[in-house]
Amino acid sequence: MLVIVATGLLAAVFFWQVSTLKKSVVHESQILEALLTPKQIFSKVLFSPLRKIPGPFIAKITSKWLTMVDMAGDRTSAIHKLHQKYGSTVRIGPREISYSNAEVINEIYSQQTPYMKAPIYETFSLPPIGIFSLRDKTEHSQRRRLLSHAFSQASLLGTEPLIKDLVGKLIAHIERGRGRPLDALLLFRLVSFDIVGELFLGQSFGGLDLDAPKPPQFLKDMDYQFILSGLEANLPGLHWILALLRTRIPSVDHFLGARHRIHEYGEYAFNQYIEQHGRNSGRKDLLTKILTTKSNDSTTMMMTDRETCAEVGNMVFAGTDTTSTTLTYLFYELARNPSWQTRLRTELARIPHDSLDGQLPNYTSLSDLPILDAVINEALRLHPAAPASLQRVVPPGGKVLNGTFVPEGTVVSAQCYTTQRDPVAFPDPEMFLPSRWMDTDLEKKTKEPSVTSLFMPFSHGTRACIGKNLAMMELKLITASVVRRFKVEIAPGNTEDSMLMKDHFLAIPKSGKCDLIFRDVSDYQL
Ligand code: HEM
Repeated sequence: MLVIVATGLLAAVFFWQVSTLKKSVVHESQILEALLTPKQIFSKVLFSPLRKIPGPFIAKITSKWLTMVDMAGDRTSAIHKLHQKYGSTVRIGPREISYSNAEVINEIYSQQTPYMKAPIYETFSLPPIGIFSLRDKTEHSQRRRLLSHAFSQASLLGTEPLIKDLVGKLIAHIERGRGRPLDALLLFRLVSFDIVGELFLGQSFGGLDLDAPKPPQFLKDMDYQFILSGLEANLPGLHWILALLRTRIPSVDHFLGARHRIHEYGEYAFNQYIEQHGRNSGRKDLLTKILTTKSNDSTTMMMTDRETCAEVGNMVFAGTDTTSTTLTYLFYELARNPSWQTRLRTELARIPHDSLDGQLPNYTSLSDLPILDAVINEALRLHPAAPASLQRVVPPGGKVLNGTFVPEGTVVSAQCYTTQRDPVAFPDPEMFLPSRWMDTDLEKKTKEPSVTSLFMPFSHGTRACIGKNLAMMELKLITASVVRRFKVEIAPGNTEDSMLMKDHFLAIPKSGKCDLIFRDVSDYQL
């Protein structure tokens, strides 16, 4: 009997290990690490070419500590603290280094960079892999060419009526709930989600159509999907056990089914779109732009429908929580800084009446408003929605970075949460100070190369955010429309602590909500 139980236990451990090794992200290095003896660990610390780079001892021998910190949602803040302690170069894993100075940022994230995205990006999506996860330089630049047309300023201007329609629904919601606490994070998630749905699938998800808004299933599935990817990459054994329990426990089955439901919905919505509008309807949304983009050179293959579906899914993911987190923290800071709210409202009151569409300003009227720009920049600086390390791999032959030779294959990165808190480039870095983007002296300073490099909420170079223009359009239209119409204040229970950031690549307040109270602005102030 004992033998049977022992054999069973050994088999379970064996399968656990096999599944860990098979699906692990940093394949070989993790297998080696798991098998290292104390002597080998000792020599790894003493003889590694990275041995002189400062960092916590545990980071020099295992990447698992960072995995655990990451799973707890604390990767970015933990690395930030290490930079505060050790300076601009920190060893955060046996073969991983984080940097925070402009020179290295310019080297890693340049237009001509030979540093490719790290293997972990491949765990973010299922095949066919979309633009965000493509690591091969040629494949990526071909795909980027096919998609970038949809994000041009001219193409985006055509979508303004669709976006404004949804901003109008957001305003109506706030209107109905004014004077009492509203969860701004939920409202901004719903509006950002509906906007990408409208632009990339031809229909909004309808989250703002309900009287009492609640997240649609797709949005919940997106949350599950983030947790699922983390489990698969970092704790494959646990994922394997959940898969075994799937048929017995309906809630586990529902959780694990998220990816399938997202995929199914994407395909269904895409096919319905084609059935309803065809491939060249002239509709002013971005899916039509993508479908009608022609390749200008013979080497670039057009996307198949499956690839287009995958890209649409990418856009829905990449364009929802990034924009909504930025808006949430922006309004949180305006609520905490009423004088900036008043200054912004006064600036917006100068928009001429013929530039208004009902109560909503036209996008072109928002192009030259220094306070609006400064408030948005400062929210992106202090609370970047993608605050985490953007991991890249050192190219063949290795490189010298900050005076130390770094061998090929080492994972290197910078995180904008830290670079945007550089106390020399951004004095009083923890304070919300939009004036740093406005005052004449500072304006000169913000043109300094180091500031331009260190401010990287959308990253830099070839892999910078393709949706930046769309994001800026949404941020401007929503901020201007809401601030013109409502005063905003912090609701009871919303504290500095509840708004502390957790991140799983994208940031979110640790309480998972942000209660704010919106009150009417009387007409004479507009
Ligand atoms: C405030 C809003 C946004 C922020 C802060 C943001 C930030 C970023 C950052 C930092 C990256 C680089 C990621 C990396 O290297 O790992 C990125 C890439 C990307 N973003 Fe955004 N993003 C925002 C909105 C959007 C929107 C609205 C879309 C599209 C609907 C979008 C689509 C993408 C895509 C497809 C990529 C991958 C580009 C490539 O690899 O060529 N983003 N974004």
